[in-house]
Amino acid sequence: MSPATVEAANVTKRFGSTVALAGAGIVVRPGETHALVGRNGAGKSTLVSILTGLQAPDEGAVTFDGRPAPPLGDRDAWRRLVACVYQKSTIIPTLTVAENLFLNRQARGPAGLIGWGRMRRDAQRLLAEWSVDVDARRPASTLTVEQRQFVEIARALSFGARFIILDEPTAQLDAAGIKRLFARIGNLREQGVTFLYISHHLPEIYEICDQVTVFRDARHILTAPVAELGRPALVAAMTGEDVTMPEAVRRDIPPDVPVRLRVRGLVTRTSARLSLEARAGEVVGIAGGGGSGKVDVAEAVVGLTRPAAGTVTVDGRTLRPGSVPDAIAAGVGLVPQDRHREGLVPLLSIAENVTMSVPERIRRRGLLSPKRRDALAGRVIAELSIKADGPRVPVGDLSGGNQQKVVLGRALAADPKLLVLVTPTAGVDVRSKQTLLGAVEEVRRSGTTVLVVSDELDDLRICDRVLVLFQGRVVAEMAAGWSDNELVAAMEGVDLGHV
Ligand SMILES: Nc1ncnc2c1ncn2[C@@H]1O[C@H](COP(=O)(O)OP(=O)(O)OP(=O)(O)O)[C@@H](O)[C@H]1O
Repeated sequence: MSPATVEAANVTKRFGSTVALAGAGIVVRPGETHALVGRNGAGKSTLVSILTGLQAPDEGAVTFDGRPAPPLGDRDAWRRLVACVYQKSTIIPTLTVAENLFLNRQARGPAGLIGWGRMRRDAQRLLAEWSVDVDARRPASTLTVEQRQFVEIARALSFGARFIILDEPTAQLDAAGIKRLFARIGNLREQGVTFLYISHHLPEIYEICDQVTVFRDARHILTAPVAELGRPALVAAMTGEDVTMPEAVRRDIPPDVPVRLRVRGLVTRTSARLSLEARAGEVVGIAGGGGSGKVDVAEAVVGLTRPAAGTVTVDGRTLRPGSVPDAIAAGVGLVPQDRHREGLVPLLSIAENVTMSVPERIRRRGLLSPKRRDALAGRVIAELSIKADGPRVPVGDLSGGNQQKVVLGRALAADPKLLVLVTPTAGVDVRSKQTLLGAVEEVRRSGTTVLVVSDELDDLRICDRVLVLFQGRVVAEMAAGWSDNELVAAMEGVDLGHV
């Protein structure tokens, strides 16, 4: 058998008292598309940082094609072997695509000057070679997520790497974008590229991967051909238990329950006029794919953007358009789409992040009480099963999915009257999804109105009804009990009634 494209054996990695990897390993063979799955905090990202030479293991070894990995400092050697396309872009937005592709390896003319024209032509040729249809002169900031990923893949290939790690690549893509990404992965596989594919979306793994490795609690649990491992067995390997997702709800909100949220004639950058009312304890979904305008609606409701027209009223109080402080004062909580930008302060502790918006709750005789703060955060950690050594751990040290739980914990700490959740379970594992959605059910019971803005069916299943947006317009309103096909078709702009 030819040597493995990459092999990590008996790898241990500790961060202080946290053991992120405990004698774990993986073998990826040439030409495979190999899935790596596990719960939040299982050690996947830590393994990626070791496989890409960003960190050294405390114990264990990595080999590529049977040869020892290069020293950490030799970045060029690593680039020739492996690249990871992360959810967060590694492209520099202020530079052009060409500059991003040839950064630090520009062709220089006789006087040592950078040959801009040649660089652009080389970049265009490289993009064409890998069928990436992007103008190399474009500023990178104008790329869509999909184009950015393709440019990053092309860059990796141009360094010679034939092993590419994709970290939750579909998280920010709509259905059509996912289809194109999968087609591209298929093409590249035929050209001999090997992939390690990290995702919490298990159906994707069944669609495009041939092997799967499961990590749990820092350890390797199993590696098997995808075709031989059914979904229940896969979930059981990830969680150590059986997990079933919540069934679609069906409940009647009594007519005497007061209306808590009124949105009247809202017009955002992308949406046509939208009005809705939701009662206390009601969970309303706003569904739609990329470009549907659903996130714009959420942002306008919580004051992150100023709508072109319309009003938002919470418990009879009309919110000042475009004012987050006013929305917070009115009792609006938000789990934003981009937790890196609008969510968390990574250097501060879990406790500081969770209590940021409720300073009055952690004061004693006018002074901040660390004890109260830690107690409040401790409750959030327990309720949302956040995997951490305690409330004082910096949020930046948590795994991605656990950071997402902190964002929800912070929104809940303020006992909101209206909770707006934007793709709340992105990057969250199956079991944690259940915990998060269960926490939403709890606040709903206490009378909070919830808006779930998402294209994830599991998120939308907890809603009493779902408004579906397509290209800025509400194209359907579905009562609980919808079928997956109906909802997906509506999000894609297909009217099943006329097919
Ligand atoms: N720089 C760090 N400092 C301290 N602890 C860390 C650091 N990086 C990771 N950890 C810890 O190591 C463990 C494994 O984290 P890792 O990010 O590898 O998980 P993951 O499987 O990628 O999770 P997710 O699915 O949530 O992204 C977690 O307990 C995490 O808190």
